[in-house]
Amino acid sequence: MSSAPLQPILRPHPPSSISSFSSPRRTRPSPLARPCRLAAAREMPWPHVLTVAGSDSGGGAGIQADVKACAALGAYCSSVITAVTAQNTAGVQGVHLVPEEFIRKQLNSVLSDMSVDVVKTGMLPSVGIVQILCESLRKFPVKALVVDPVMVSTSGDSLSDPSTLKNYRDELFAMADIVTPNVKEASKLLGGVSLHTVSDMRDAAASIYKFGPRYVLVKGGDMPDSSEAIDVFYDGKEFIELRGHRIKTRNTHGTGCTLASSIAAELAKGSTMLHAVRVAKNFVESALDHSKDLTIGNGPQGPFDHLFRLKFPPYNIGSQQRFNPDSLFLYAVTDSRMNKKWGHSIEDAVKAAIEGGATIVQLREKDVESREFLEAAKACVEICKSSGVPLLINDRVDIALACNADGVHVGQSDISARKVRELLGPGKIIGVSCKTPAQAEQAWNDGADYIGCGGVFPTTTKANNPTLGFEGLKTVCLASKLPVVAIGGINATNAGSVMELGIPNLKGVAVVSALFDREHVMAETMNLRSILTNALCSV
Ligand SMILES: Cc1ncc(COP(=O)(O)OP(=O)(O)O)c(N)n1
Ligand SMILES: Cc1ncsc1CCOP(=O)(O)O
Ligand SMILES: [Mg+2]
Repeated sequence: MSSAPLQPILRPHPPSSISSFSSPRRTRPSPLARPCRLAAAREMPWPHVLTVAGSDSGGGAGIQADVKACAALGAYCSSVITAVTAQNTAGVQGVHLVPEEFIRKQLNSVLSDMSVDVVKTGMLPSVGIVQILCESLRKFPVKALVVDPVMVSTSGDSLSDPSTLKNYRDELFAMADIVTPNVKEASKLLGGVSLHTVSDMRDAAASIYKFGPRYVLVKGGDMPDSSEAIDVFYDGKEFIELRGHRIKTRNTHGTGCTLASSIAAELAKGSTMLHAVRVAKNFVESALDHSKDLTIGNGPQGPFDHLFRLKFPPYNIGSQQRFNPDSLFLYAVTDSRMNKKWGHSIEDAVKAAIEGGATIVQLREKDVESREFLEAAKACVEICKSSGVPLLINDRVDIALACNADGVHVGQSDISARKVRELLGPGKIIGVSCKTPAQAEQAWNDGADYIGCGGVFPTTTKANNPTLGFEGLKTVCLASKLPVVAIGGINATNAGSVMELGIPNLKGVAVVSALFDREHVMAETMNLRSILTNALCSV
């Protein structure tokens, strides 16, 4: 087997990726753009959100919420303060506007010096402030602009001059990547139309889209009489209803600011827009759930705890690198029985698979004691980290947390992906095994990053695993909003035919025995990778 450099993966990134947003000033190289065998120095990106918003003296909303949400999601947050409010859990007692020229000065200070990835706006209380912001963004372009059209506080107090409505719509929305009104704000932006149903929210999203943003999210959290919190996401073509649980609590002050700054943080980390919105919605729901019984202040609406995850040691935000679906290309899944048979340690097997060009690794160790598994997992985390290859753990969330792996893969009879997401946080990769469209839909709703679909071919590696064939695989891929990796009986003879199916969201193959039930793991992996690359080139 020759040791020529491995082919880079040819499949382009998804078209809706953040990298397609306006004028990126910095581009981060994909870890897959260089041969996997080279242990490259890992860059340490610090995703940066600038919030342009008002200060809330009560600490629950505005700048204070934005800084906490970004911190919780692993982004740096700088701030330009547009107004100082005197505010508590009873409402807004006063608003003091920061002079416009001083807002310009703050914007200039931050944008001229720091590499801001995403700007998020909140309270923009005058026409002049909106104009100054637009001028600054033209002078210092950023990757994305998230506009939360704050006009009225949750307590019902006005936070912007009514004359700003027009220049919000005409100037700012045209520059925005996403606008996130709640139903009251959407109604105001559209001249007072009443919104009572999800269908009304769709119409509102389509009307607001016409003002120029790339995406619109109309939030239905304020809609009465529903056990669900339904938001409508619109990209100009398709409406997607995002359903969450409505948490019964008084502590909802700052949810709008938090959602928008969480979207901004995820975009700054490199997520696509839809993924960023889903992570943000899950984050707000979890924060409300964990804070529902907290009490601060005596008024009707209290703040919630953005940093609730710090109460769950050993919570760790992780690598902060967003999941790249292309990493599913050649997915190596280990097996302790096979390693033992060939006298390979888990570490040596993983090293060899990476040397051979595996793009992601899963430790699937069914017969190893927990302590031994954890020690091996820690060593594999280091091996994978130094090669820029993500490492996932099969089934065992405890092991993944303890070794700070990049994620977990679960099946239909394991802990639910929703629970795993809650335990691991937003920065980790979660995969779910799915055999049906309904399971794929559930995985998406639960916040998974990809699905594994199979067995595509008969396998002896997993007992009692029905074979789906190409038809079953195609049906699941077609229904899945998530990227898919095929698994089950895949080897050097049939891997090409899987990739040649040319299914857009089928990103690669996951393989156990064809790599690990072999003496020469590296050579087998190189061979399979070159077969996959050739197959990809031919579609
Ligand atoms: C990538 C990938 N896809 C599917 C599976 C199977 O997971 P599961 O159904 O939980 O079965 P076990 O692997 O736990 O036996 C997988 N592991 N990886
Ligand atoms: C874990 C798993 N899940 C579905 S099939 C399978 C086994 C895949 O192993 P192999 O690649 O040896 O067929
Ligand atoms: Mg499992």
